[in-house]
Amino acid sequence: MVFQTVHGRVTLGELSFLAGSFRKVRSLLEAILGRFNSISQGALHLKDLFEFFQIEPAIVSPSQPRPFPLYIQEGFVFDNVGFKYPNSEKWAIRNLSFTLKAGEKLALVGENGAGKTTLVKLFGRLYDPHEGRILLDGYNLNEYDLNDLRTNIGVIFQDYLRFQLSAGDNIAVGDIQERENRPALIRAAKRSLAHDVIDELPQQYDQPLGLRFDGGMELSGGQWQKVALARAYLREANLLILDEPTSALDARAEYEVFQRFAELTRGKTAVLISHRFSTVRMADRILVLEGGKELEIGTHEQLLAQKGKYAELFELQAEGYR
Ligand SMILES: Nc1ncnc2c1ncn2[C@@H]1O[C@H](COP(=O)(O)OP(=O)(O)OP(=O)(O)O)[C@@H](O)[C@H]1O
Repeated sequence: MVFQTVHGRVTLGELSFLAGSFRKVRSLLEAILGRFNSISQGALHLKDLFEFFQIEPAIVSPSQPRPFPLYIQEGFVFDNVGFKYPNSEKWAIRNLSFTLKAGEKLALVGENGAGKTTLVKLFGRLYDPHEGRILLDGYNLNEYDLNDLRTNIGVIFQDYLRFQLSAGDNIAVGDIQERENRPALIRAAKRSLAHDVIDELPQQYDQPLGLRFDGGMELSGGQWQKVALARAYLREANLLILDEPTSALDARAEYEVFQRFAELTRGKTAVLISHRFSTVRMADRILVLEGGKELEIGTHEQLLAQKGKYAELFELQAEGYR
């Protein structure tokens, strides 16, 4: 579905991608989604939306975009990337250079404010870097069509959205073209372990979720999270990003979700952000950030042997479990 707007076109997938990172627009999005049909015929002010999202309207597609790779061949390269938020003097990311190879799973680790979520936003061009370049298969991200880029990235943010819609539509916002494709919704829900939750609901995939509407059913935090995770799976994305996706899950549920994640991302390129080392150590490599800069990068074993920040944080957490 494409919304015809006063300033251009925006897809619902794009909208949900943009909104995923900003908790405060949840109600706005619900309002938009609630008026789904009328908005698709009417007009939505993209400029207002950008203001809401604090997105720089300068981020646009090139007039002659490069075809987006069907499969990522080489991977992503961050080449001396620096970025400041528009309303801030402080560098959120600085002098950052690393590669994410095709098929690799990279975990981002760092204390609060280290720049992990900002990095994820740069992958999806919610912002462009002020210094350096980000390349995908050898070409700058800004040479690709913005919509192609974003639809090829499946992101689950930690402040995932709880739409007051049916269970099926809650998944379908991941890729609205699949809204009527029940088998695809079920497949995605099975991957994220949401299917068992939905199957227990009186109206299953047609069940309104949340308490705003009559007959709506509230889910637990962990159940909502499984539904949100199904959105990313629905998109069949080339790059999967999980930003602290298991924070509301208990240890057993987290283990199950990540076992699934490991299976389903086999051969796929993925980035995961977690404060839990039981999760982080499943990645092929780990990038440790501090103050927006790379502190360490390597495998779990390499970083432990290095006895640096990662080893220190790992020991601290292990201590907590003992
Ligand atoms: N919208 C914003 N406007 C201005 N500054 C921001 C914005 N979002 C994040 N920052 C700042 O950018 C820096 C990096 O933040 P970021 O959210 O990327 O950290 P993080 O590593 O994901 O932290 P956490 O573990 O708490 O999620 C921080 O100094 C933060 O205050």
